[in-house]
Amino acid sequence: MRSALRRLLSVAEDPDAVVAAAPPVPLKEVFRRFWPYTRGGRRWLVLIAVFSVVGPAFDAAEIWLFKLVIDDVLVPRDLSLFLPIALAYVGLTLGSGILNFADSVTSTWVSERFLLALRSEVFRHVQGLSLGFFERRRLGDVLSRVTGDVDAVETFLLSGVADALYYVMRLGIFVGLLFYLRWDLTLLALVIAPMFWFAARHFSRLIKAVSRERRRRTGSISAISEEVLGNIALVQAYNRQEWEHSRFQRESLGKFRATMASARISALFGPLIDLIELTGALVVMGLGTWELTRGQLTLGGLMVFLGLVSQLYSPIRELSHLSNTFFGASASAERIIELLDQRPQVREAANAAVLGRVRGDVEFDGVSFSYPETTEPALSQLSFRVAPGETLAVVGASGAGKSTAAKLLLRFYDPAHGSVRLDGADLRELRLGDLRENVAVVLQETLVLHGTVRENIAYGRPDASGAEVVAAARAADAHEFIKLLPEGYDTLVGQRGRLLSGGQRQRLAIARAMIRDAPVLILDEPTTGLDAESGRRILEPLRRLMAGRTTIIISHNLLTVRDATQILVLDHGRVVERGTHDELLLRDAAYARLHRLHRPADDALTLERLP
Ligand SMILES: Nc1ncnc2c1ncn2[C@@H]1O[C@H](COP(=O)(O)OP(=O)(O)OP(=O)(O)O)[C@@H](O)[C@H]1O
Repeated sequence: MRSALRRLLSVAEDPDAVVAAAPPVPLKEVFRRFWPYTRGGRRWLVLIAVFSVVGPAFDAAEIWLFKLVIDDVLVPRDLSLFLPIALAYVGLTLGSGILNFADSVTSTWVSERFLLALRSEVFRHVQGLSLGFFERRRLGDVLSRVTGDVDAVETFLLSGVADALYYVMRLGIFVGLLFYLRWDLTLLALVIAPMFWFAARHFSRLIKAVSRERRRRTGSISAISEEVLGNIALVQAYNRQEWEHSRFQRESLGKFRATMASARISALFGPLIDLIELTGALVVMGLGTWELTRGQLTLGGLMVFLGLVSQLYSPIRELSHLSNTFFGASASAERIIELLDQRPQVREAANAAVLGRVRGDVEFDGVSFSYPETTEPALSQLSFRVAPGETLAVVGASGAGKSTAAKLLLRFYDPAHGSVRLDGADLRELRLGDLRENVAVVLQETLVLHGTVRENIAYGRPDASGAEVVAAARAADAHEFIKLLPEGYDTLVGQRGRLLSGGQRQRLAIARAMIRDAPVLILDEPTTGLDAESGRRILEPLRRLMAGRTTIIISHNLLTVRDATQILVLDHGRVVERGTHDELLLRDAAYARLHRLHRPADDALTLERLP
């Protein structure tokens, strides 16, 4: 019986969950963490507290009027007091209407201000996390926390607290009145209060467990949707729709089960509370009727007493329900806290130096680095120096560590040993914003945002004028194709720029880097994925972009690297060769082998062959 009940009121956790549950956090800690976000709305909380006192006072007055109606109008059959009582009723109803209006507007304002502050803080925090966080987490789950879970925290903190305050006030006022009326009957009525408490405690625990599972499933659903819809071409091309659908269905079913368990808990809780309440009311009614027959209580007195007792139980009952709401919402709060507790791996030093425009002297000094949770180092003892305006080419097989070097230069990660310097200053001593202001990137995976062509280019420098955008596009050889787009610079490029070709996206990225006009440039496989013709077309704009800047060009197929002042050949994170193109060919080792391997493509695309 017990185990069947337990099964009915709980939900099994899935060990292969897409998204793991956040670590549990005690309720007190949840309050402590979120209370600061109520700043700015706290004065209004005082007002809400005042409403919480006045509201029950109105209710109590209404019940008192009811006693007057029975004892002074109905029983003596005397109409003389009817008019004043009726007017008092109208006055009370109007008063409580105004109060409700003010209360509802104020509470919504305070709640929404809180949400505004919390959501914006969570977004700012997540945005500031290091690349490593995003490389390891499911984006969809993070999105569901920033949107859905944040709302639930509001329930927890403000609406919940305001309601709790209201019920406690009601409770206080009614207990006071009842004691004033009949202290002995009141004590009797209160005997059952601990039963409410025990029931609430037990059920809150159950609710918390299923809510946690529900929120986790919501995160998983969001994660799968994001992954599948974001890679829809892959899913459709490989006919994985059924498989993805079953994955989605499994998580949805998990959420369904958790929601049903939560509904069963609530559905059982309601009648149980009713039963407890009825027990109390019957005991009081029995004793009251006995007193009535002995003439120690008037009929009006008994009616008022019973009315007040039901008013007394309603806040107790609501408080028990609220405890379920609290515990349910705390599951969301835990997910937000886990997000807020993530610390960026790369942090700006408190006394970080301000950096103006640098000359562009880049140095790696004995840099070693391993990605978190990996054993093999991605870079070992990497050292090189590029003087301002020079070009360093980094070549090597796939996985050799080339892109990792670029990530360290952008300070997406910090080296475990050694240091990366810009104009002689260790990157860890500089302000992050200043560092990235000085570096422009064109990456392997062209990053294009949903927006117009103009917005995408100006992303490199938001204050750029229209003429500057066009000039950058011309220099990137993009102006011609942009002009032919349906709405020219105002054409929307679609999600991730999918309405453009690979070469066009790349030229847009070059224009963006061009407009940024940074002294240091990182080109990570800028011609990858392009055919020979498109590859050739972007070489000239690339060359214009590189002119006068310190450039680090990464390539594993040796494209565009011959002009480099220095070439590094990486293998398993180590430098195995360094020198100029001619020196390395003469040595006839790793670079020469790579060169022979890529010669056909290389011949078609080399910078040297451009007019
Ligand atoms: N975020 C990451 N977490 C863990 N390991 C990573 C991560 N990114 C890269 N690696 C590993 O680090 C090593 C170096 O990767 P890197 O991307 O720097 O290679 P690469 O030379 O740029 O390769 P490619 O030419 O294919 O782009 C590889 O073994 C790779 O598996």
